[in-house]
Order: sequence, then C-alpha cells, then structure tokens
Amino acid sequence: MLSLPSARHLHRRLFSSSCVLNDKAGFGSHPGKKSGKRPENHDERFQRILKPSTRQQKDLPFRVELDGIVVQKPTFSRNTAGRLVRFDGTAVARTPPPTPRPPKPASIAFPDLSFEMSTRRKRAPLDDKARAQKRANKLRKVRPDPSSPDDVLYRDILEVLGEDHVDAAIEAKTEFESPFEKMEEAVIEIVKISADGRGLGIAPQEKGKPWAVVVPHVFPGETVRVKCAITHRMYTGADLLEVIKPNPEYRDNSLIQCKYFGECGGCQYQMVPYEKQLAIKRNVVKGAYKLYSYLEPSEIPEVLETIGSPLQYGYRTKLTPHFDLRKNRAPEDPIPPIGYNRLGKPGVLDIEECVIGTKAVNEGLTTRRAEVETNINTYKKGATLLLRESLETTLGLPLSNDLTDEQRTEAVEKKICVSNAKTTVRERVGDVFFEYGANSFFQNNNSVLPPLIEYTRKAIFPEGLANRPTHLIDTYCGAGLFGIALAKEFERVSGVELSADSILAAKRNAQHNNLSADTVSFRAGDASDIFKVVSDFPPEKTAIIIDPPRKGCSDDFVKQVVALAPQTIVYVSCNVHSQARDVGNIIRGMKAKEGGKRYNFESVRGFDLFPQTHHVEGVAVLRLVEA
Ligand SMILES: C[S@@+](CC[C@H](N)C(=O)[O-])C[C@H]1O[C@@H](n2cnc3c(N)ncnc32)[C@H](O)[C@@H]1O
Repeated sequence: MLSLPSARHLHRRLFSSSCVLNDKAGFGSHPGKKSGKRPENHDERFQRILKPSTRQQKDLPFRVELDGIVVQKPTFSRNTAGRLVRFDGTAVARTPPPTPRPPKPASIAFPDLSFEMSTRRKRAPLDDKARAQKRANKLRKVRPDPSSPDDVLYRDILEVLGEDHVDAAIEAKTEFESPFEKMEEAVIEIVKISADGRGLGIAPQEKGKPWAVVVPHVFPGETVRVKCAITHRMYTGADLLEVIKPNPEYRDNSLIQCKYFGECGGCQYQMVPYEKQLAIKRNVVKGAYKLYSYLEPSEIPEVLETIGSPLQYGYRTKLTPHFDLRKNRAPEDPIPPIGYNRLGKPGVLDIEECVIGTKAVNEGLTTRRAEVETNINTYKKGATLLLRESLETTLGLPLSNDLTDEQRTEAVEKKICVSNAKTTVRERVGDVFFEYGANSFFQNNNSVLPPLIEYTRKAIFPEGLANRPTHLIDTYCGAGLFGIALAKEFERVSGVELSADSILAAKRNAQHNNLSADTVSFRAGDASDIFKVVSDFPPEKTAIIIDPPRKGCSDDFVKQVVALAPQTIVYVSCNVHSQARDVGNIIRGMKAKEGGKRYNFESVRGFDLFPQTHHVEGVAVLRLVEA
C-alpha cells in the first residue's frame, strides 16, 4: 500500500527544498554523512543547519544567515499553550471549532413503503394485445445482423411464407403474434431445410395466418408432430415429438452411429445418406449467393457439387466438451454431466464418446473425464475441456531419409491427444508439416485438407492458364496452412493473421518445411494491413487467398483488395453467407473501378469439412479479366 508521508516528514521535506534553492548558490544539496572521525567542514556545517533535526528546528531562529545566504525556517509551530503560531511569534487566527454532529437516533425508523410497493405491483395487467406489442418492441430492438444465423433463418422464413404475407403481418403489427398456444401440439408439413439444418414448416391453414414452424431433425416432404416451445418473429421453435410420415430420401435411421443422436445438439444429419448431405449443402451455397451476394443471377456461376470428406465419421481432430457446476455444490453431490449441450433443452448431455471425433481425441476424452471426476471438488465452476489430436513425436517434422521404416510409420501415423492449451500440436497435411498452439485455430478435419489444398492450387493454376501467378498473399493465414502448403508454386508468399501466436507458428512452420524467410514471410496484424507490405507484388501476377472468420471481411479489407486488383482471388469460408456478401462487394467494387477490368466469378462450391453437421465450407474463385 502506498503510505502518505506524515505531516512532520512533509515539513522537513519542505524545509530541505530550500537547500535545493541554495544549491544554486553552490552549497551542494547532498550533505556528506556526519563522521565522528574528523571535524565538520564548512559544507557539512552548513548542511546541518539547513537540515536540522526536529529538535534543532525548534531552537533555530526564524531566519538563518550564513555566508550571506538567508534560509527561512518552516513557517508555523505550536507554542507552549498548544496554539499555532508563526515563527516570528505572531498568533495564527483560530479556525472556528467544528459544529458538533447531531446525536444518532437510537434506532432508525424506516418509512412504511408497503403501500407504494403494493400499488407498484398491482399495475393493471396487460391485455393480450398490449403484451404482444411489448414483446414485439423488445424483439425489434434486437434486429439480427445481416448474414448472421438469425438473419439467414429469417430470410428462409420469408421465402416459405411469401414476402407479401410477411409484409401484411408487419403492417398489421402481428408479426410476433403466434397462432399457437405455448406447449401446444401440432401436426406440421415440412417444406424446406433452413441453412442451420432445421426443417421449416407452415402452420396449418385453420390457424388463420401465415406462420412458420422450425423443427430440428426433419426434412422436406415429412409430416411431423411437434410441441410448440418458443415464439420468435414470424416463427415458432418446436420440439419434434414424432415423424408421422418420413421422407426416405433423407431419412435412413440405420445410418445413425451415435447413441446420443437426437438428444445431443451437435450433429443434425446422421440419418441422411452422405450424398444427400452434400446435396443439402450445395443448396445452402446456392441460397447464400441468391440472397446475400446481390449479384444478378447471370453473374453467379452454377454452384458446383459439394466435395465430400474422405472421412465421414472419426474425422474431427478437436473436441471441446464442457460441464457446468451448480453454485454451492456439496462435495458429495454427483458428478455433473460432461459433454455437449442438449438438443432444444437447457443443460449438458453426458457423452463418453463422440463418433465424429478421431480415435485419439476419444481416448483423450476418456482420460480427461476420469481426471475431472477425480478432481471435481477442486473446480469452483464449470469448465470446457480441450482435446486435440497431435502427432506423438517431433518425428513428424519433415521426414528425414535417415528414419527407419518403423520410425517413419510412427511419424506419420502415431497420434496422441493433447489437452493442455499451452501445448504444441503437430499435424501433417499431405507432405507438409505444421505446428501450432493447442489453443489456436487450425482446421479440424485433417482428412479433407489435402483435397482442399489441391483444389485451391488448381483454382489458382487452371490448365492452360497463360499468365501464371508468381506471388501469393495468404490473408487470415492462421498457422500458414495455405501459404506454406502452396509455397513451392510461388516466388514469394506473404501471410497476415491477427493472432501473434499463430504467426509465430507460421514462421516456425515455414522453417520446418525448409522455406526461406526471403520467399515466405508472415506478419501479425489486421488482414487489411497486408496491402501496405505487398507493394512490390505485381498485381497481375498475384493470387490472394482470403479465409476469414465467420463474420467475413471488413469493408476496408474489401476496398483494398479492389484497389490492388490481384489476378486471382480464392475465397475460402466457413460462412457462405458472409462470403456471398463479400464476393458480391468485390465484384461490384471492381466494376465501379476505372481501368477496364472486372472479376469473372469463375466457380463456387462447398467443401464438406464437417460431415453429419449442417456446416459447409465455401470456396469461391474470381479471376481478373478484361471488362
Ligand atoms: C477461418 S481461420 C483461417 C486460418 C487459416 N487460413 C487456416 O485455414 O488454418 C480465420 C483466421 O483469421 C484470423 N483473424 C480473425 N480476424 C482477423 C483479422 N481482422 N485480420 C487477420 N486475421 C484475422 C483468426 O485468428 C483465424 O486464425
């Protein structure tokens, strides 16, 4: 704690400050220690007088004059009667004594507020219309962001209900008034799959108004019985009770591999044949470009078939199960469930195996669960467990020719599970070796990365391309996945990434893969910073990879891409809706720019990095052509 100097101390300091003044006259403000061994010299005597002890101060006259220097003593002191006096003896005016505080009452009487409180509570109850209006006002305040999941769902709902009906409901201010009672059961025909993997149905006609019902784990053409759970703008979120009429095109329950499917909020499509899953995802990409790119239909290429994942189960190299702990949990209370959120219900579902996870992360799950169970009383609140697959040894480093066959197999195949966020994870993508922090971003499906990298390579260097790019800008580069995997194809590669840890990993990865820092460089910063440092990249020979987080790119970034006008753009994204928005902006931006060039939207398709779930990775390719 910082201690304040005492009044006496301040007093002395004040006095000694005059020494500093005197120092200007050449007397030295730092007196030497008084030594008993030799007589006091002139300076020391002077200092003693300038910095006397408190006792000496009292005896000193008000003014001291030594060798023509006048030193003034502190101004005030107390006389023998305890009165404050100046050093010249004159009395200081007394400050009036403080007025005494009124005595505290023996007990404080609180005013009786019961009357006011009860009137406040007894406000006239809202009628149904007022309640609906209040709710509508509340919901209106939280308009979803364009291209956010809520907005995407809302656009899907507009499509199934018809924009005219929706406009009429908004006009009549009934857009938040559900025709269903809470917990009402209803039979619904499903007409569409929304981008978040849930089925969309329309309320039966007898309900008298267009209203959507959103149900998990159901598909177009199915008739289902549901329980209405929660009202949102223009739709009711419902729980599935029964599939009355299944659609065999989408539903083959024999495909389900997880015993928790239907209860766990993780996967949506385990009952859907894999080809059909890919088709659903292709439609999601189509819908995204139709709704969010704001391009003319003629400007959007035919969305190509989704490229599947070589592994459809056992592919996920990262799991993050969690558990909650009740406040005031007693040590003898049961172990809480450790797993994932329940589907459509609050709370965590206990899961001891996740079938989309790799063998290594599932082994790690068993170990970590046991550790948590043993140490549960050391946790004050819930936690998220990190489980990441990693190559076991540093033998995973670029394989040396000196390795025995056994070592070589071990280097490529032996996997362990890492659960400490500070540990390094090692991973091989084809022939390329990567290291990154366990807590940092890296794609979670290793099996699909070689085809994804190869696809990107072919997109940049299509057969017969006359003007091959020689420079690559890898934006949002993470640990350098694209830049490093494709580096051999380019004279120069430059990557940018916000996370300093990932950039350190990217630089290390370049070294591990024998890439020189002159050719491949990475820098930490906002993606739009990259344009300052690639001024020596010839735009007509430059390709750029854009792989942003779900929210997509900033306007500033898009503007700078347009200003640079690189020859090829490959935009990879786990959110095809924000991708469609950005691609539309780049194409329009280039059209508006003078210079006689435009971007040809060459291709777009999904990559299935997340089998059994509704997620899809979009890859869009744009190439600069004469306008
Ligand atoms: C989808 S990941 C892609 C990473 C890498 N391309 C890969 O495939 O491993 C997006 C990356 O963008 C980074 N990021 C987020 N916002 C950024 C920004 N404004 N500028 C640069 N990088 C950003 C994140 O840290 C994350 O590593």
